[in-house]
Amino acid sequence: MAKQKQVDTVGRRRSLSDPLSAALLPPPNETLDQRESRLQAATDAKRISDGIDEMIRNERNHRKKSRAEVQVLLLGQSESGKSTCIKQFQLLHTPAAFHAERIAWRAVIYLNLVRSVRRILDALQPEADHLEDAADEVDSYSLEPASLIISATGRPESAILGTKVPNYEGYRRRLQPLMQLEDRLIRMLSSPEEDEPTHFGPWETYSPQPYTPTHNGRPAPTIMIPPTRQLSTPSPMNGSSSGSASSPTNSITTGSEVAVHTSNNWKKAFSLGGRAKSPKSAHSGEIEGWWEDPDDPVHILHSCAPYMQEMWRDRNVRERLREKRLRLEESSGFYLNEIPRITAKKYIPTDADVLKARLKTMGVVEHTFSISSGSNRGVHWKIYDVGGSRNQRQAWAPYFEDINAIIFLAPISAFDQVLAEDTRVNRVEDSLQLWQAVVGNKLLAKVNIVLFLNKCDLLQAKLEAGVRLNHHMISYGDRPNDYDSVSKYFRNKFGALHHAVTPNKERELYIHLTAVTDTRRTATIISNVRDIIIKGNLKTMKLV
Ligand SMILES: Nc1nc2c(ncn2[C@@H]2O[C@H](COP(=O)(O)OP(=O)(O)OP(=O)(O)O)[C@@H](O)[C@H]2O)c(=O)[nH]1
Ligand SMILES: [Mg+2]
Repeated sequence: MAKQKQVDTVGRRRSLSDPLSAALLPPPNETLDQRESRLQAATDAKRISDGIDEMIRNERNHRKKSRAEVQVLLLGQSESGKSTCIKQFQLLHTPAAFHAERIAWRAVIYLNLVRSVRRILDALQPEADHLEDAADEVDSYSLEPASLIISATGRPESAILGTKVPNYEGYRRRLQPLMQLEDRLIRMLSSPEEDEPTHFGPWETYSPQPYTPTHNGRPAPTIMIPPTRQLSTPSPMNGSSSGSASSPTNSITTGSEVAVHTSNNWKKAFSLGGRAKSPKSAHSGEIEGWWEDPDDPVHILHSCAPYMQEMWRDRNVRERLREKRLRLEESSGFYLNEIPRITAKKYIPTDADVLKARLKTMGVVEHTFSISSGSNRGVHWKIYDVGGSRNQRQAWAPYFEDINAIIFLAPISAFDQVLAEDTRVNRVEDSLQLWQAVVGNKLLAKVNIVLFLNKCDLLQAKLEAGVRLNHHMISYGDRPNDYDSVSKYFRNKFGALHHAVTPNKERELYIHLTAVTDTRRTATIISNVRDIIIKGNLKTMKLV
């Protein structure tokens, strides 16, 4: 006790030398009441001070978080290049992971190749002509958009008579194993976990079980492989920002489309045939040979390769395709010019092969990247890749609230093509309508927008091949049909539409002419876009 007293006295003596401490000391003759109210006041003051500290801390964290995380939504119609754009982000920011996954794309690339073969065989089929006669201007045997070309001048006479392909029956017979392989590839991508897939029957009739997965309260993503004949019902986007996200799986069970859920991890399908040995690491070259597995699809492809090659080189076949205006070279997932390489037993997809591979997205797939160097170091990017076909667009709205930027892709080479989901609608018209709905949306008024006028490589090739824009867009008039004039026209058209309908007149619009399959060009554009988005994001938050 005496000791305690002594300590107090020492403490008091020391405090008296400090004027602030002295002022804070209780008065020497403090009563019990006074002491109680003094302590109460001190507690209240501390509570208020702690509250302020907490607020400051939260604000700082919030700022830090907003600075460090950027959410981007990729929008655009089906086949506009959104998923390809994501692959370029991966190639740029997570190259090791991208390379490690290249092998998984083997199944998709095989499927794309086999599908091209099927499209040729369907086009050569003599009875296809009867079907076509009923379908006015549009080729009915194939409803995939990239092959649908509407001509203002109508179908040439020879297309109705049809060039005979004497070897048709021979091709059909010798390539029959590929048609069975197509079924198998689809099944393996749909259920990669199955070692020995059970037989589902013809793929046209295969319809997965209804399944409504969710991810963070939003519909879970699905990957779709479009069938040769896609018969979906159009459901026009009304531009409204409201509306709930319906399950992307609704459309899986309708029509004849085949779907693969990403939760199934379709990338496992590289080990096709069940017992196939997987590559330990495609990147390091340490590969166990799947080609030693007699069940691997490569063997069927390899043995059919000479016939595929012969058919693709057959002048009569080319003439028949030309008559039917089936320009496979421009279509998605085109590998017919590289049959020997793709069907080689030890084939490993290159980066370019993966970028060309076509796998339709359904629902919304989230990708995250952290930038580890440069001025945007430490920024965490969340990029959402959505399904672009009409029956997928209602799943976009739930993502509008939290995002900082939109990259909108419009494939301007598609001016002579129609939508797969509604063959009455020109694809560029659809892109313009969609663009108007997005840039005019009030919920997105503060969101930064970057427009990619995509597939410029195809646009250039098409114009050089003599396809005229004014045959498909009358408003183009008699302006020159060259790449510079046409791309400028589209740039102005999309720009003017944004200007007319945007709810935010101060929003700057950035437009790029792109070919997102071109890695070098796209890498530069992506880094520009990253800077624009970060700058715009900070501006929106009034931090700069
Ligand atoms: N030549 C060329 N092909 C492209 C370009 N962009 C995309 N493609 C190809 O077009 C096809 C469709 O691209 P995706 O990225 O799958 O299209 P998407 O917008 O994701 O389509 P959905 O998933 O159906 O919404 C793929 O085979 C791509 O390789 C381009 O600029 N030029
Ligand atoms: Mg996609």
